[in-house]
Amino acid sequence: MVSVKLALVQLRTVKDKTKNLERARELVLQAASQGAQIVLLPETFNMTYCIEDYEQFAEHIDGLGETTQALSRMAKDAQLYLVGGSILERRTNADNTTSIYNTVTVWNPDGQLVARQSKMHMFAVDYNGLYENEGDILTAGNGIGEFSTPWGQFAFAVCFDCRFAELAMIAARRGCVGMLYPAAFTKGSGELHWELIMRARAVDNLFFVAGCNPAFDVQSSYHACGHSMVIDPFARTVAAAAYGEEVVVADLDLALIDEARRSIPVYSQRRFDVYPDVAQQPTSADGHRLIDQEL
Ligand SMILES: O=C(O)CCC(=O)C(=O)O
Repeated sequence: MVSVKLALVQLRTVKDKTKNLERARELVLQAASQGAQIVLLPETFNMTYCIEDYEQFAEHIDGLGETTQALSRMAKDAQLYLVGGSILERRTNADNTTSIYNTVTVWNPDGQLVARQSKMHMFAVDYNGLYENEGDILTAGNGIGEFSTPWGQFAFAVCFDCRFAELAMIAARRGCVGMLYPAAFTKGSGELHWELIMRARAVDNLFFVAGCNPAFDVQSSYHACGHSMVIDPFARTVAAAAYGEEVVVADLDLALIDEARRSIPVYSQRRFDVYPDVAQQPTSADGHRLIDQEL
């Protein structure tokens, strides 16, 4: 049996970057002591998700900023693959202006950056008293992230991206064993859709899906929904957190992917003679292929 231990660190984030980095480090090391080989942190894990704070928390990744240095050390000290949640990344453009992206970085056990990709779909919401549009401040990425491990290829995308079924389907058809989502899903829309989406992406593709949110904190200006979870290829919940700060560790039995695809063979019955295969080298208007990596 090929299996890998995945941990989700459902961090209780605060408005202090240094405190978030210290706490994340403690919990990543705790996950390692529980046998984790891959760890997933939440979206914007070094701050409390809040559009007004994006400018202040943004940092450069090239040349390593405070957060990426800390992530590199965490991965190395814990000796595991670290999907370092996302951070607000400031990039300098050719004309010397800067843009901000919501970017995931992935680190190997040597502390090297092995993948990096920015959120593709800008969260725009007007629901349950929450109104915001990330597109007012952020620039969107143009691809799905992927990284290799000794246990298989994993793909990743950020929070709202999980609503777009195409990304997970492309990843699955490219041979990934699972899709990982650093997220900061809102409590309101999370109660409606979080679990449904995580399980839907798994059942669509008969592979593993995991999503990691910050803890719900009643004192925070932003109410994240907690309930980070790992779903298996049969769409069963392997492990799930409650609302509070928690480290969830799950064993991914990778043989379940073939078993699910044999048992319920939608994967091989697709009618690409009738409708198109979304994984066939999709190309955006500017000629960028979805599978191109930022790193
Ligand atoms: O899709 C949703 O309902 C929540 C998404 C979200 O919170 C985000 O993208 O940060």
